[in-house]
Amino acid sequence: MTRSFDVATAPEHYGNHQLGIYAQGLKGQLPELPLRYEDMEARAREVLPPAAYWYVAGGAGETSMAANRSAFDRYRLLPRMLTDVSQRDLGRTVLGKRQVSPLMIAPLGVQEIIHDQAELGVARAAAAVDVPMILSTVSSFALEDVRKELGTTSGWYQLYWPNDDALATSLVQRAEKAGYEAIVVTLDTKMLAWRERDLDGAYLPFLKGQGLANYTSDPVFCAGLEKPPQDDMRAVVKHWSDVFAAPARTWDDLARLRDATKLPIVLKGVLHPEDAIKAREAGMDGVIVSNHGGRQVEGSIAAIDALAGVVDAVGARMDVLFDSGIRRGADVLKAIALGADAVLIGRPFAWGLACAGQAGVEEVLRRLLADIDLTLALTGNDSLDGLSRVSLAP
Ligand SMILES: Cc1cc2nc3c(=O)[nH]c(=O)nc-3n(C[C@H](O)[C@H](O)[C@H](O)COP(=O)(O)O)c2cc1C
Ligand SMILES: CCCCC(=O)C(=O)O
Repeated sequence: MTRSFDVATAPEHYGNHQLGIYAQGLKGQLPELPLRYEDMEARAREVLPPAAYWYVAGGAGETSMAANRSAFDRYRLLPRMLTDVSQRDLGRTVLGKRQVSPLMIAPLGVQEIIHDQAELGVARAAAAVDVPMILSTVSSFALEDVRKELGTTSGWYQLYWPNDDALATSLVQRAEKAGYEAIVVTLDTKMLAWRERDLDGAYLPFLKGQGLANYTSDPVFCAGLEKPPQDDMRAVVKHWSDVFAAPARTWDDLARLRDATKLPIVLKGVLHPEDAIKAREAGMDGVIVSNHGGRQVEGSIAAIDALAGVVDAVGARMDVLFDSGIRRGADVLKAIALGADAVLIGRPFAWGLACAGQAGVEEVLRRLLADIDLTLALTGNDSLDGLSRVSLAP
């Protein structure tokens, strides 16, 4: 007797996406997008202008970016057999709210260089799969417009903390009013790193006025201009580069930001356990262990190698999230086993966006969820909450 996969009657699990792909194969249809991360990146490289491709793919030098990946290989999962994995739950509780999975969309600036749909397409994909999205300050669409596309799916707003407190307060309060549920303050970008790939092409999209929608839609920012933003883009770029960052800021400044919003605040770019403790002492609600995808400090520790130290320092008292180098389901399981509450993905969804807009991002998310689900089951676990360092080889 021959049997074909009947996806409709299979139990509801993210892993069923795999059956869907095989079922299409029986009808002679192959996946439109390459399956492997590396092949998807290669496809994106074919469709993007070289400067845009390198803006996304590049790092600050490239050893930390490579280390983000190779360090994952040193952590190995230790599967257990003959446990009941017929019902599985990928849910995680982050900032007190249950999410359907540990995945979140990392803040990636200036997505118009990747696809015309940019953050609007990403938000629609996030909503379709119910994966929370973190929107960058340097986005190509204004934060209010992106929030609408998310519908009931959670959105967080990432703040590049400007040197003008009134502008910082305005951005944060706009985010709060628009329905974002948390503020992510990125600490590791007080200035842009020495990025060889971008310097090679003398390419920085912000200087052409790209990625500045949150500024040109902001009353405090616009009050610093002589003319309306659309009438003098050079003045917009000049004002933006004057206010974008504040190299003088220290931990003491967080108190003012804390007072500016009722939303939880999460600090992104923490690698040292003592910085995580300082975050906690400053009344922050969480940290994201990240080296910015290897784009800021060339030679820095691989992000996954920094995770356990931060979890041990503050994990019992605040949420610890992780990004930099997540490519496959196993990477997600390893980060969770080391103590992460949730994980962010950056470049993987960017390549999906480059190849096929919203549909590409959606497909990347569904595939990653399937991979997480299947890997979880095959390691003998029915819930991500059951993972711990015991799930890793000693
Ligand atoms: C093209 C690009 C733009 C980025 N823009 C931002 C940004 O605006 N704000 C921010 O906090 N992080 C930004 N990041 C860093 C990501 O949020 C995230 O930390 C990183 O991409 C994770 O590593 P991964 O790409 O290996 O998944 C950017 C990363 C890339 C690749
Ligand atoms: C000036 C903001 C840079 C955006 C960013 O964070 C990145 O390209 O990594």
